[in-house]
Formats: sequence, C-alpha cells, structure tokens
Amino acid sequence: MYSTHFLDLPPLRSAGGSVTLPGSKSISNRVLLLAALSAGETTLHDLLDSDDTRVMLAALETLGCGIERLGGHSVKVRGLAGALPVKAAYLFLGNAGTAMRPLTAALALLAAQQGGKFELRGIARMHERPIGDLVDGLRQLGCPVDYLGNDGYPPLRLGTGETAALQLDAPIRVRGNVSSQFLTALLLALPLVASQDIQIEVVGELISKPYIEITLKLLARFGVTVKREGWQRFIIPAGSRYTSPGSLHVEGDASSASYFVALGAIAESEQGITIQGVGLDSIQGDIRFVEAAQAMGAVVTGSANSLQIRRGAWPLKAIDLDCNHIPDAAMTLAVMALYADGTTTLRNIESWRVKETDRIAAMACELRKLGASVEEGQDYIKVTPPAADGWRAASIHTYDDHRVAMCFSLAAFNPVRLPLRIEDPKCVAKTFPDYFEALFSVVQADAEDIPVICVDGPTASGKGTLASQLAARLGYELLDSGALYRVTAHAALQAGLTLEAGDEAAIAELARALPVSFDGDRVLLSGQDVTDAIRSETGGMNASKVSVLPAVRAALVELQHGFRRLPGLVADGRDMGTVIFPEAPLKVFLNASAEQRAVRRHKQLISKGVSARLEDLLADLKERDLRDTTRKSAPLLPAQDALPLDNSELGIEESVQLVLSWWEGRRPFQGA
Ligand SMILES: Nc1ncnc2c1ncn2[C@@H]1O[C@H](COP(=O)(O)OP(=O)(O)O)[C@@H](O)[C@H]1O
Ligand SMILES: Nc1ccn([C@H]2C[C@H](O)[C@@H](COP(=O)(O)OP(=O)(O)O)O2)c(=O)n1
Repeated sequence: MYSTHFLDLPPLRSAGGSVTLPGSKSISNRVLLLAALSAGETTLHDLLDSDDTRVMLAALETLGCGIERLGGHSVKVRGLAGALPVKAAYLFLGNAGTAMRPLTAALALLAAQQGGKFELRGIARMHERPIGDLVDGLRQLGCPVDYLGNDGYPPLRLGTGETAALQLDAPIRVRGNVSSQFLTALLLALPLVASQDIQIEVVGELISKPYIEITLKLLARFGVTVKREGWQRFIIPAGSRYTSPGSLHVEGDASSASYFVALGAIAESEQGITIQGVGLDSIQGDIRFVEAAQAMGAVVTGSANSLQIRRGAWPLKAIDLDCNHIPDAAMTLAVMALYADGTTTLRNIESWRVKETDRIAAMACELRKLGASVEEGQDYIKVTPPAADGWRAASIHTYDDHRVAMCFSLAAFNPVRLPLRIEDPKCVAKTFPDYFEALFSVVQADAEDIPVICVDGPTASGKGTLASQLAARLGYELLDSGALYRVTAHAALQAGLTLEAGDEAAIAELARALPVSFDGDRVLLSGQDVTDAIRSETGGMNASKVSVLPAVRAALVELQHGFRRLPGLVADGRDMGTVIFPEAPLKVFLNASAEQRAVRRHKQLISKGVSARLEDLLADLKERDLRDTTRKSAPLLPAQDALPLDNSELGIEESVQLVLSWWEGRRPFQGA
C-alpha cells in the first residue's frame, strides 16, 4: 500500500494483463457477522483484508466471538449461536457503514432480548452519516436506542443492561429510499429474535435492490430463507436460526472490478485486461457495471469467475443512465465520461451524497480540476469531457474516499500526457489496499514519462540516506547503483577473478547476467544475502576498483534502466545524471567536505559496532574520490543541469525537505 501524502501517476499509455481482485467488502462484512451469529464454526476464505473488515473483526472479538486467523485471507469464526457472552462493550467502527448498520440492528435486538448495553462509535464522518431510519425501526420493535451525539446519527447507545419486551406483531416500517443498508441490517438481525413470523414493510421505492439480493442470498447460505413479496414486504419465518455452512468463499469485489473494466475500455492494449475472482455469475449488483461499460464501448467477455475486457468504441460513447442499481461503480462511469464523445449523464444517484463523502460534490469538483465541464443536481451529475487543449494537470483531493482515489487514477490516460496527483492514496485501504500496486502491474507508461530523480555525489555525502527518504516520501522505486558495483566486485572475487583490467571482459560478463535482487534493505546474490559483505569499507573500495572498467559499466546499464518503473524512480550513484538517466527531470549533486564525510562514516561504522580510525577513513575516502573523479569512463562529475547541494551544514530532514521543494517546483500541479 502507498502511505505517502500523495502519489503522482505519470501519463499512462497502454495496459494489458491479469489482476486478481480482493474479496468483496459487502460480502466479507455480511458473512463475518452471519458466521458470528451462527451456531457452529465457519471458515471464510478470500476475505477482504481492509480497514472495514478489520473493524468488524475487532468488534466481533470484543463481543466474545472466537476468531482464528488462518493466514492468507482465511479466518475461522466460532459462532455465538445468537447468545451474548459479553453483555456490555464499547465498539469503534471507523468509517465502515457495513459494520455500523448491521451491528446496530443485531446488538439492539440482542441487548433487548438478553439485557445488554453497547456503545457504537466511528470517525467524525461516520457521525455525519444518517442512521435515524434504522433507529426508528428498532424503536418500533421495542429496542432502547439512544443518540449520544446528534439525533439521527451515530454515536449510539443500544440497550440499558436490562431486558426489554420486543414487539414483533406489527410490521416494521422502513423507508426504502435512504440506504438499503438499513433494510439489510434488519434482515440480518431479525432472525435472531424470530419467535414468530416478523414482517418488514418498505415504504416507498427501495433503492440499491442488488445489495438486498446479496443479503438474502447470504442469509440462505446460513440457513434462513426470507419470504419476499416484491420489494415491498419481507417476512422472516418463525423459528429461523442461523447455522454455519461450514466454509464459504468470498467472491472478488465487483465494485473494485469496475476500475479494471474501465481500464480495459480506455487503454490501448494488445492482450486486453483479465479480471480474476469475479465474473458473470457474481451475486453482487455492481457486476451490472459491465453493461454500462459495454454501453460506453467496452468489449467484455467472461466466465463464471473471470472477465476479459478490451477497448471497443473509441472515443467512448456518452451515455445517459439511471445508476440506482450500481451506486458505487457508477463513480467509475463519471471518470470514463472524460473520454466520451459527448455529455454523459448519471441519474438517480442521490445516495452518493451520504457516502464516505458527498460524492456528487466531490466528483464534480475533481472532474472540473481536470478541465471537464460538470453540472450537478441533487441526484444527478452531467460530465462533458475537456477539449483537447482544455486538460489540466490536477491534484485530486480524495476526501478519505477510496472510490474517489481509485476511479480518478484512470484520468492518467488523458490524451495530452499530463501526470496526475492522487492525494492521500492510502484511503484505498477501505476496500483495496493494494489497488495502485495492482494498477501498476497492468499499465504501461512510456519510459521517458516515468520521472527519475538523480542523486549523485562522493562517498558518505549522504546520497543513500537522501535517496531512500525521497523514494519513501514519493512512493518511488529506489536504485542504489553503488550496490550493483559492490555486488559485481563481490561476485568477481568469488569467481576467483582480480579486479584489474586483465579480467575486465570476464567481470563484464558476470555483470551482464548478475543474479542480484533486493529485499527491502537486504541485497541478495543468487538468493544469498550478501548485504554485510558488500556494505563493508573494503566492499566500497572493491566496487570503486571495478567501476573504473568501461566494459563493466556498460554491462550494468540495462540493469539500471530496468529500475525505471511506475510510478517513478530515485537513483543514487556517481553517473545517474550524466550517463544513465541524462534526461532526468531533477538531478542533485550532493557534497560535503571530506572531513565532514569522514566523520559521518566514522559515526556510522561505530554505531554498527565496527571499529575504525578516522584518519584511515579520511585517507580511504580521498583515495576513492580521486579514483572515482579521475577515471576515464563516466567519472564522478555533476551533470551540467544538476543542482548542487552541499549538506555540510544541513541535517538529513532539512536536505530531504529542500530537495522535495525543488521537485515540487518542477511538477505541474501548483494551483490545480
Ligand atoms: N545531511 C546529513 N547530515 C548529517 N549526516 C548525514 C547527512 N546525510 C547523511 N548523513 C549520515 O552520513 C552517513 C553516510 O550517509 P550515506 O547515505 O550512507 O552516504 P552515501 O550513500 O553517500 O555513501 C550516514 O550515517 C548518514 O546518516
Ligand atoms: N553509479 C555508480 C555508483 C557507484 N560507483 C562506484 C564508485 C563507488 O566508489 C563505488 C561504491 O559506490 P556506493 O555508492 O555504494 O558507495 P558509497 O555509499 O558512496 O560509499 O561504486 C560508480 O562508479 N557508479
């Protein structure tokens, strides 16, 4: 997951390959609760691992439910069989509507039935998301529920600690047009108290019916068959009891699939995009996003558990669509609209206003930043794409809303090759923590569009420290080119070669097929950890020796170019800016006095428990400087367009901030 403040996406050109989707959030949280309420043990496979499922799991554990993490995405849940071993608890539910609503219903009923008392809270946004209709329904049933903040919103107190008589005779009336999660919550909870038939009556048109279908299908898997009269009346039969199905697989998230369906529709591709984990047999309503994407031009084929997508019509065709049946995935259509041949209208989306953020306002604001013309109404949005010269490089604010972050990433395919900034990319953790990794695994940018920041300089100037900090702050790849020379020297010595010109051809051959790999800080040669051996002072001196040999340098070029991967690269060494990435958009030449550098190295070695004499280090360092700067092939020199940075008087953080400010100055996002 990218936990950086922002993630800059270079302009993307094409796509192709296969992605496996994480488990559906709606299904994961429903089956977790159902398994917890059932009699018996349930093993759940392919469960989504995200913020929302984590708060659900934590809540169930607090309530006394046995949760065993089996590794991977599997969890074994020991059900409570409708009993409450813990009668009073405080539950924090983050911003997870799929935890807040059903737990409110289940715990309100169980608290009344068995004498419990529970407090449910979330983050500030959760306290702005309405829950009044559900509370009204629970109060009709005789459950004591108190608002602890504003009326109509969490936080809530459920129960008083005493039992309360439930009134199950009269039908429970719920409004259908606010959130289908209220009805889902009641459907999940009422079987716990079904000593008689219980009726739910929906008042008005029911929105998001597909989510109710998921609920009904999952209830059936756990042994409860709800009778339904149209979408107006639901009857939970007397004597309903949850029983574990033993084990259950969670299908991939169909809403998450929408980004890759859209990608297949937008990107040029030879092989197309394949999505694994969700297919045409999905029980999730958002699978019908596929039809909307097809209407815009996507060519989609599929099987029960996978989808294949290719670009069809181009530009995409503008559509006018009632999106009530695909409220979440419809956000993806709003971004696809940027590539359409006219104005796209998405209607009947009022529920967007009470989601993670006011999604109509958010989408309108961010689409406008990109140059689109947008009209928004209380329950619709109309998007007209930018003119060819109207696209702008935008910094997309994401409102702590995973779907805003994910769908806007598709704007990186803009025809004018502008980069795109996604703020707070970690908000995708709600449903798809590795979304950007998955995206980068199937999209391609032109190499020259992938930014490289070069940090060159002499030994102990702080290159490695600065480069790794920059990479961490920007979410970029890191190339420690010195390590490649160090490993080459190590491999050469192991092969019985000298590090002199006489063995140049043999060392170059070794370097060309160097079996080197990086695992965090560790450097592996043929899978063997050689970090400590190559990081020694002798290792540095040996690297300096082989680095003089032109054939060795040439042999390592391709390997170094291979590090230029999405979303960007920070490269440290001696010739990053002069030879390897001469067209890099930012080059820094780092330096500090030889004495300062020797002191730094001395401290570094002492802190690692390696004894060293300052005078020896200074002499070695000067010897290395001399060899590195005077060699014929790619000597250590600042590139003409490098910015010099003498950090003799600067701390590490100050240097990092300075270079980040230089980088920001070269990005096109200001004022976006
Ligand atoms: N700006 C700085 N001020 C003080 N010490 C620094 C600075 N940058 C790096 N150092 C320290 O100097 C030592 C050498 O830094 P390193 O990044 O390994 O240098 P290089 O990669 O250039 O050889 C490290 O112990 C590091 O913490
Ligand atoms: N791009 C590079 C990187 C390193 N080298 C050579 C020259 C250096 O003295 C050695 C070791 O480099 P490294 O960056 O690991 O060494 P320091 O951390 O600066 O001490 O490799 C090079 O010639 N070109």
